[in-house]
Amino acid sequence: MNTQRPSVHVVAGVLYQSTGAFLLSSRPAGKPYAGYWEFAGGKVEAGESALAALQRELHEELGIHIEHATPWLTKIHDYEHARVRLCFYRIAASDWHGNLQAREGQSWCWQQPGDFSVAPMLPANGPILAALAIPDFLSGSLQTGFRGRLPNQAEYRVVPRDLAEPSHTHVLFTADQMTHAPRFGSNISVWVCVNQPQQWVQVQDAAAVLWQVLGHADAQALLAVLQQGVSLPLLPFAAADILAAYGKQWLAAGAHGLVEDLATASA
Ligand SMILES: Nc1nc2c([nH]c(=O)n2[C@@H]2O[C@H](COP(=O)(O)OP(=O)(O)OP(=O)(O)O)[C@@H](O)[C@H]2O)c(=O)[nH]1
Repeated sequence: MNTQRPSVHVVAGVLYQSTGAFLLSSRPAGKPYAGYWEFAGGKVEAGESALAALQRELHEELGIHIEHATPWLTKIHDYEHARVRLCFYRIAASDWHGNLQAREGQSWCWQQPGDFSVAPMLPANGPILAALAIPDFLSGSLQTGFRGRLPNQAEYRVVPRDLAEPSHTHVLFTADQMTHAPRFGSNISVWVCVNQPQQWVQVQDAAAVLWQVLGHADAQALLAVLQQGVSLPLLPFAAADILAAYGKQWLAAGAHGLVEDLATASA
């Protein structure tokens, strides 16, 4: 497939309800992949900002008004019909209003993260749906692992590789283990802990990445990476005082969530 084609800029919104459920809609008849499930959105028009495009598309498709949307993941995908640069935004329940209407003859439904009842999904969206099942706050340590929970979901646990047993689904590797260790089985979701941009570029096939922040220089370096757009869930990992100082900026720039380090007291 020709990967040199120019990409079409697309915005898609993960619209949340206060229960933690999010909206999927089916692609209307007449479009490529008609009947497949997707997040509401569409192509950005010339001269239009991403937020304006999202506001326009969600109003045209669903009749709702978006006040704010937070950048999240960016993916490039090559379809037969086009190469798309998909920019996914999360829209909190408090950041939209209006009564949902299927204005383009599509179906829509609310889904719980990690528990989908509709199919098929657009091919580019598999990793996006998997990422939605990751809580936006976890805590723990590199030695014992991390725990978190989404509303109405079972506990989500990430276990360090040295403690992992066959029953554990989410296993945490250090960047060094990723470089030197033998490859792992395909039945686990691989989390990696990094602390610098050079490591980040080497772990782009992970399910999620923890970025350890020990001081203010690290915090700024991470912010710069987030501002370029990230294609997989990136979670800053730091002591409580650093999270308090930088957490909002990281989340606004596209961090998936925050991870509190319960073992390291910051300087
Ligand atoms: N809206 C949306 N598009 C997605 C998602 N995932 C994904 O791969 N895409 C791709 O992004 C492109 C969006 O184009 P579109 O046809 O929906 O855009 P549009 O509403 O502006 O269509 P139009 O050209 O008929 O006006 C399609 O190639 C679609 O396959 C998703 O979750 N939502």
